[in-house]
Amino acid sequence: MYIYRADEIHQIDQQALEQGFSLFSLMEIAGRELFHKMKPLIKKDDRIIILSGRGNNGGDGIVLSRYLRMAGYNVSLVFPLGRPKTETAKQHLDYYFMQDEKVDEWNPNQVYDVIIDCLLGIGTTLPLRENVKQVVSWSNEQDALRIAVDIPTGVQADHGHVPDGEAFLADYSFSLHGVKRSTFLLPSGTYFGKTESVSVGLKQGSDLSIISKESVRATFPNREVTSHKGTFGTSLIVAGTDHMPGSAVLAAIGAIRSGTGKLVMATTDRVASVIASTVPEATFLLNGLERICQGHIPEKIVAAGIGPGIEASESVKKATEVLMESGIPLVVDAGAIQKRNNWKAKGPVILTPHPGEFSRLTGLSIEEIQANRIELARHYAMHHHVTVVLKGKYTVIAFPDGETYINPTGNSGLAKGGSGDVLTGMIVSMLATHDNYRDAVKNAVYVHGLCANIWSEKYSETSMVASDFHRLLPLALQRIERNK
Ligand SMILES: NC(=O)C1=CN([C@@H]2O[C@H](COP(=O)(O)OP(=O)(O)OC[C@H]3O[C@@H](n4cnc5c(N)ncnc54)[C@H](O)[C@@H]3O)[C@@H](O)[C@H]2O)[C@@H](O)CC1
Ligand SMILES: Nc1ncnc2c1ncn2[C@@H]1O[C@H](COP(=O)(O)OP(=O)(O)O)[C@@H](O)[C@H]1O
Ligand SMILES: [K+]
Repeated sequence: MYIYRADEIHQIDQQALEQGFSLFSLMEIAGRELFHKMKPLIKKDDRIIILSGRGNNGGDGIVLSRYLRMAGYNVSLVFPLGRPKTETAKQHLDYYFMQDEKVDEWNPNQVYDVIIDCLLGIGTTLPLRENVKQVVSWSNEQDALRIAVDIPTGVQADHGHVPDGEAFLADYSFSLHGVKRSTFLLPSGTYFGKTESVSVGLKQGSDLSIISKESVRATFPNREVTSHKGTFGTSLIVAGTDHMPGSAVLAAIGAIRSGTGKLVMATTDRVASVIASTVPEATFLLNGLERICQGHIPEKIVAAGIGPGIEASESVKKATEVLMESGIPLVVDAGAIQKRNNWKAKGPVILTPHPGEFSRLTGLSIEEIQANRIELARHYAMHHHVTVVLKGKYTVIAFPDGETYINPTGNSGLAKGGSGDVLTGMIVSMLATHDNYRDAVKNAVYVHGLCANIWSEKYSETSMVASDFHRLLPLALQRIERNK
């Protein structure tokens, strides 16, 4: 599924227009498709209000109102900001009247069961004007089902900023042609409710898309019957200090359960003995960090990771450089994510910052990052020729050429210390088993979130812990591999 910017939608509309598809027809399709999407959510005797603005978002509301009224729904169409001013919306209002349909006066004292927001769409510039703010806050105070058309009024299409928190708080949003970036940014994303896209019959395509289960299935490596441990490569993870052994254990769990043939943990004596009790399959490079700094990389390593459970230091920086020089695909996490001018490496480098770490890398505030995480991750990836996995709800994966993905899986069960360590292990392991490093990164992030989704089918998200991945990974991977 593709994700769009406002300018892409305008271009698509313009192209359709040039090819003979009038905006009147597009709006007609939008209104009719919205009607079909909304039918399961509303009842004939619900008191429904459609709040229509003066632009084309308001025009969608006019068409929607006609379809609902023709089907016998109890709908009031109102224009609290004044009558439409765009040509297409005006044409649709004329047509609406020709069908003997009526509009109502805006009366905030009336009570409704369903409020449909067609006030502003992708033409929004913020902040909202006072008259719009009043209608939005009226809507949010009502005890009614709230449905937004295209985007909730008060958010923009491309940025996550919501000044003073004044935006229509939707239970459902129906986005025309495709979802917009702000659905996945913060705080805007918290105003959309359940979001679906509504086709208006135009061709899809964009440089940003959501990872799909089908794409993960299609790119997941086959396990041939003749395979042996060498087939699936040896992974190396530099992790853990005596006071943070758990992170190394969790990274080892993530790696060993995700397919790698063999796992070498570069760590301290003490951490090695802790790992050995939970992941007896691991082998060890003792005094790991120091040994790697001295250039000692074990043989046959096909993928590496560094960072879980170690703090930023000169030796971590040095070890990271040694690994970058080796040409082995490298995941850089936690303590190894340090600001540097140059991430030049011989093989792919994958940085996995959470917003706090990305803030340290870029000098931007966490708020700024969350409101614009897609573009910022993409910019960093392109500028530094690295892959950025910017973690959190809707993890962003940006590749050095600008190709960018949003991960749809995961939930608050992952908001626990240690789940990022598991992810690092998983990415390294999948780098070892996949031919294409991009597929490895996308698939690991998707499956990591899928584990949390599977957990929440039976248990509370509150109760999930990172060590649960030990038994969740087998279930998640079965769902991916089942149809192979
Ligand atoms: N391909 C598509 O996706 C289609 C989209 N359509 C609809 O067209 C919409 C875009 O239409 P428009 O470009 O007319 O944009 P809007 O309907 O968002 O209206 C923008 C107008 O609202 C006013 N406005 C903007 N910010 C404001 C603020 N902060 N306070 C008060 N008023 C403000 C301005 O006068 C601006 O011209 C989409 O969101 C969608 O609903 C459909 O009609 C047709 C097909
Ligand atoms: N609310 C959430 N929804 C989806 N994924 C989440 C959520 N909170 C955290 N995650 C995921 O959990 C992991 C946490 O990683 P990180 O912050 O590095 O934790 P740690 O360093 O403690 O292991 C990331 O993969 C992140 O995307
Ligand atoms: K809207």
